[in-house]
Amino acid sequence: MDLLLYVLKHKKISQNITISGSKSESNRLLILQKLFPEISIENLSDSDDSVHMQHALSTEKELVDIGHAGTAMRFLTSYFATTEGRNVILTGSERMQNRPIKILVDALQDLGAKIEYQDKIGYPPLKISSTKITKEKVQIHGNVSSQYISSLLLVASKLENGLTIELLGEITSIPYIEMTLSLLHQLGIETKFEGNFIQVFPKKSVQNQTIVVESDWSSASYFYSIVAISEIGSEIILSAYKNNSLQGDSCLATIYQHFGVETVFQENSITLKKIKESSKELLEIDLKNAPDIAQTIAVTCFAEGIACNLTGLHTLKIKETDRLEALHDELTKLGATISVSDKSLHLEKSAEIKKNIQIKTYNDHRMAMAFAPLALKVPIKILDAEVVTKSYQKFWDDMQLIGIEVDELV
Ligand SMILES: O=C(O)C1=C[C@@H](OP(=O)(O)O)[C@@H](O)[C@H](O)C1
Ligand SMILES: C=C(OP(=O)(O)O)C(=O)O
Repeated sequence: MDLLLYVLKHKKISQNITISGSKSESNRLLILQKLFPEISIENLSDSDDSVHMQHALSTEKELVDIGHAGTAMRFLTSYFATTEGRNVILTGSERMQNRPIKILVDALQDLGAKIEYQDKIGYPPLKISSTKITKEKVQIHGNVSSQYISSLLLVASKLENGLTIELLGEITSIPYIEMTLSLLHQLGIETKFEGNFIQVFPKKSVQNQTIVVESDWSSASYFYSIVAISEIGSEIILSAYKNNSLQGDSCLATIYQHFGVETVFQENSITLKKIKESSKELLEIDLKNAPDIAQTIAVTCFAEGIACNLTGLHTLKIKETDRLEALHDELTKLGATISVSDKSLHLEKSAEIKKNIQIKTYNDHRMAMAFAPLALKVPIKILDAEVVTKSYQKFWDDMQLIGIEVDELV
């Protein structure tokens, strides 16, 4: 499905939007709920990634296919490897079969897990034979993906002796590790994070409890971008959000001050308000703690004619697509002057945005969603726009609520 996006009349935006639960929190809680059935979950994410996770945890079939869902692939590897009673072949989309998993598989094998590569060494599909793990210490490198570490942490308390993880080298996406530890803590599972060591103590059961998932902050980023690009006075109310989020992407509230966007926290929602023009100063940010909002920020800068230096982007090359190359190619088509390395992006100030450009999305939901706000400036075409459902089912409906016309191209 290819879409043409445009606006009929420029006007101030004033809209309420409800966003589904965080896919990161949801996919952690789904694993934890399987291990501890005492848990109930509210405001679960309706994303494809969470649907894949639910299917994988409920199917009896040997072949488990999790599509494009990175968290499902990584979290289920530890789950199936350490849970007695089930052997599976865990696989995913073609892209997933090219997203590395060796660091996690090595760590699990060191613990005694039985995992074999079915095709390329270091990549899915994996043949996992469940086994009882009795070792209690493991080392793992932290610079490629924090999901490997979260994966071990999620199953750790169900291992006979718990688990001590020694983190090697630099650690990337740390807020996601902290999110995992906070959820364990909420359940009453004891953990200790000191220096490079994380210890999780064994736990057989937890108290009956309901956990309410906060809505997804990465999804909120597209509304930050829309408000940033809109007329002064525009505002969008997003629910259900709170101060003290577990999600690292809540740093958006600070970052978007650069674009004149103020965030007001209410009881169960946030109001994003365009209160002044964007600063024209160079925006320099290290995004190693919040990689998923890099595309949104790059596009907002381009739309506002602001130069930016984004660093800490070394994980972007192994996400749904090589996001650095994809940003480079698509922003260049729109008229941007942009250069990328394997861990950073530099965008020059731009004066003009080309109209009616076709944006390729490379099977990456965030390419479609990050570029959509540009429709407030010029008509733009988004190819294979259905990719958004990986994290955001009703994204295009919500764009229409904001006042963006969404026409299907035939
Ligand atoms: O643990 C998680 O829920 C996630 C961790 C991050 O991945 P990396 O740790 O691979 O950067 C992030 O990009 C991804 O969307 C979700
Ligand atoms: C990178 C992402 O997801 P995952 O790694 O879980 O596929 C994302 O949603 O931007």
